[in-house]
Amino acid sequence: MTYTHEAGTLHAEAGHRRRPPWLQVPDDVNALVPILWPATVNRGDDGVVRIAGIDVQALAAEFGTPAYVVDELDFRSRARAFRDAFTGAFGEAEVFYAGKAFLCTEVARWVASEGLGLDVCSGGELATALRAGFPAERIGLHGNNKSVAELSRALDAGVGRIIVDSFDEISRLTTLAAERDVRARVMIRTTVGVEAHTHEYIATAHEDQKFGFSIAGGAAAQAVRRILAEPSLELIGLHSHIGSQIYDTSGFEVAARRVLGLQAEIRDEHGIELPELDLGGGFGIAYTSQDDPQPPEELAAGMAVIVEHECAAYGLSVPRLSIEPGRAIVGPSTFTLYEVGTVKAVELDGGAVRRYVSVDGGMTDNIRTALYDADYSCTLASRRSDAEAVLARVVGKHCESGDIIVKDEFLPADVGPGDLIAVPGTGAYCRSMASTYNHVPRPPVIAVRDGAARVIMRRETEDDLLALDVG
Ligand SMILES: Cc1ncc(COP(=O)(O)O)c(C=O)c1O
Ligand SMILES: N[C@@H](CCCC[NH3+])C(=O)O
Repeated sequence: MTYTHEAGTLHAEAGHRRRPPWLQVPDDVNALVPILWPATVNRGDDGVVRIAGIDVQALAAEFGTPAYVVDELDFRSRARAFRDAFTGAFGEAEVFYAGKAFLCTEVARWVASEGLGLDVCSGGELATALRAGFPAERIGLHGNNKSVAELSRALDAGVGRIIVDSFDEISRLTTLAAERDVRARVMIRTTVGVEAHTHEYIATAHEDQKFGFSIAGGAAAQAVRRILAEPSLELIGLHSHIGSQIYDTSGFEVAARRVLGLQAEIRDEHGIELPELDLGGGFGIAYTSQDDPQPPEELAAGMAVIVEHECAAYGLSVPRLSIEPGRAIVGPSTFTLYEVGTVKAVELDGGAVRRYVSVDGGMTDNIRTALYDADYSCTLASRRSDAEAVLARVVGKHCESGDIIVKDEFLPADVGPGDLIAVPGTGAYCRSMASTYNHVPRPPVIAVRDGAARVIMRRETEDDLLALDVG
């Protein structure tokens, strides 16, 4: 590499000016920003990052890299915090962990033992929950295109609620429930027409998208009529999910107002008040030092005020509330550990230099940067460094120039092959959205707790990949 220290300093200064406005030059490039990491993460006296008392060198030596490392007690305490905050604020409330964020049988058991329900949205997630022995009556099934097989399995297992999303599904479910001589407990997924302040691909309550029945267009009221007329369906409530990675409670306020407006119309037309109300998930987490998410107690207190106020305005009693957080429970509990393979100093216009730090994973284990332009942070985890902080981009090993994990971060200038990099906040929608592009096997999930580490989802192997190839 032709990057001299002297030139590096000059270039680094130019690089500082090329950083995105939110990215601060760190006073100490070794410091860990607490909001981004599980509480048990710290840098030991030897400079190595530890989680639950285990250093990342030991984790890499035993389990290899890349690997997702999840702090079990952190996950459990976030799950409990949501449960306690919402039962505290509403008296009675239910928290369904959204398994799409990350699910395996062990995590399903953590969720069950913390007293939460589970939101699944496919046959595969349902199968995982059932294999874990998750109580079926505490499972909710979502999906805009549930198959006959998925609905049948849900009915046979006795899931507690099916959130219906289309008129076709209502017909399908009516037939399947009648054939089994059961009464399916259903909620209606409504579209409330809210433009949530998040990336357009993860907003789900504006009118022009695939989910739900529109309240404004009258489809939701029509779905209520259809379901109430079917003896094999029991309508237990209305559901709204406005999107994901949302910090601003104003979207929930509008959603609650519109859904409860429908609840009032139902009372006026049919003489009933539906007993349950689900306001979905979507609570944002910190991915960088600039993010400042609300803690569950504040969210719960804010939502209680909103729901009580709207119910009072419509003269309704407060329904039993449920929510479906996924990201906010599992996201911050996990980091991904990578090993650096190559480093390039790339000269940009104006003489600035950006360090391209290539690691042994990439867009197959974290597609969020490429898909949503998401921001992440990272740290040199295997040692402390006294080198200056330089602007770096952490990239993967795949055949795409968009294969970026961390777009912009300050890393020590001496980061090089063999170093370990940890990227926090990767518990949600990373392993669950992982792919095998370029035939790169998917990383394992390692759970740590009280100084012990174990595999809860093993690393995929080349044999796993080739097992599907029957040619
Ligand atoms: C219906 C539903 N509920 C819950 C969630 C969980 O969202 P999050 O992980 O952002 O809390 C999602 C995903 O956006 C969803 O579609
Ligand atoms: N997968 C998305 C969120 C969508 C969640 C499901 N509706 C993310 O990574 O942020």
